[in-house]
Amino acid sequence: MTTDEWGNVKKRLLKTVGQNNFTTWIDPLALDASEDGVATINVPTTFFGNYVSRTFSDLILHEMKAFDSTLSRVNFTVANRDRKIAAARTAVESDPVPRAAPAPKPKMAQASDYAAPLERRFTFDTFVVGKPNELAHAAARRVAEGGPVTFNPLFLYGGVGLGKTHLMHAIAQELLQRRPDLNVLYLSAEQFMYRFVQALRDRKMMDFKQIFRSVDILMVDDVQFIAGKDSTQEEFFHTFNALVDQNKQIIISADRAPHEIKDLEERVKSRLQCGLVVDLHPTDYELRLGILQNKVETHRTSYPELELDDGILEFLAHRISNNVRVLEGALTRLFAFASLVGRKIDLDLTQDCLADVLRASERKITVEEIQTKVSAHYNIRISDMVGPKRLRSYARPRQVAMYLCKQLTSRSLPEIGRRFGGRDHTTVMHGVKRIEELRVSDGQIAEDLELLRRALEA
Ligand SMILES: Nc1ncnc2c1ncn2[C@@H]1O[C@H](COP(=O)(O)OP(=O)(O)OP(=O)(O)O)[C@@H](O)[C@H]1O
Repeated sequence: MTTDEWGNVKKRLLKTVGQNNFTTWIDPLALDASEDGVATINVPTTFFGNYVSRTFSDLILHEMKAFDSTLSRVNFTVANRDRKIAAARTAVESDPVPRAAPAPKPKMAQASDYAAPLERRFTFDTFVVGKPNELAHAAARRVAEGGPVTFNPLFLYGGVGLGKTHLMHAIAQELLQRRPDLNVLYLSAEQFMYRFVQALRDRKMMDFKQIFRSVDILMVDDVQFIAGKDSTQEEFFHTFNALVDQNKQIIISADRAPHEIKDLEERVKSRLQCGLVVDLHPTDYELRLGILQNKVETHRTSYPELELDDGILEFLAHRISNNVRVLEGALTRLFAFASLVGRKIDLDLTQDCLADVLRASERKITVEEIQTKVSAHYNIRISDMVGPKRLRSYARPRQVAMYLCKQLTSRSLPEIGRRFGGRDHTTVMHGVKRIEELRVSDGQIAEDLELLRRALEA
């Protein structure tokens, strides 16, 4: 069969399989030979060949027979580039004509040229593990051990600032520490697209493909970025398949699960789901507190003179429910601010300094909700809690409720006082202080507070 005839076969196939299938599966096929009734067609990867053979081989054979009725079979083989390159080199070497010294070769791009830098502080040591991220962390650890590939790809997803990039960098750094010879390529999906477009523009697609297909570990961050970008998705798909074929580990992150990424082709979604998909859940109070305790150590070394009141980290962990990035930013700002004004870090300074952050992440728990929950918990009437009675059985729940209002809402002390029967702000302040002390010394109060907080935040 001639090249022209093969071109015509492809044209006919385009009509039958449609443009999308054609671009993905038929166009990359190259006729290698057709002899003795067998047509040999080159495919880019084994996975690709298997798929085309399963799905399109009858159709391809049928169309080819229209030009060569002797054909009875089609074989798909992965093109052996190395063999061809070797053959070309031998031809040059045996060339008897003396040649001028070869021009210096243009520098070939390497995987390391494409890799994004790794953040040194994003390691497993600095990653705080809690219930919301323990599975993702365990999976990341397993991959970082570099043993046989058990799940491919590892797909990590979760909301903004929950530690996906941190885990990816930790995996890469751990792998490189264990096996410095490994060719680890970490980059964002945006950089992947940029490199791809650049390769197309500079007609360097062969280099591009060769680089991506030669890595040992490919890590692509924020893959949702390629949604809706058809040619990038297509190239990503082929890169992905080629690496899976070679049993090379792939690690992907995104802001949502594969099936929830809009404008991502079905075939890409399904490939992304075929390994292990794990999510990083939104942080809970304990994890936030753990992260803050961890980070505070670094700040303490930078500002050894600063005093930090008890309860501040708990306050921040309660009140800032956003992503960890916001939490970290708040702590950094707090230490810098306290150092500038030369004050210790107490609740007042914290509320002053972080007013905007606290407002933005307010959980909209109302004073009324707190009063209702607290009075139900202590089995008293709301009217008694906000009324004038000073009996301990009313006064203590009242102080607990005031404390929770201070912790969980952005109401000021005078506002809280007004909601508690028009009490003065100094009374509220006294109540809040008393509960802060009891929280440390009285196990029952600590337990009550924890139960109430959970009920209010649920
Ligand atoms: N469990 C954790 N322990 C310690 N630090 C964490 C943890 N989770 C997140 N962080 C920190 O929070 C910040 C944001 O994390 P990261 O950049 O990994 O988030 P992301 O999930 O990739 O977010 P995005 O969706 O914006 O890309 C980083 O400084 C990271 O170190």
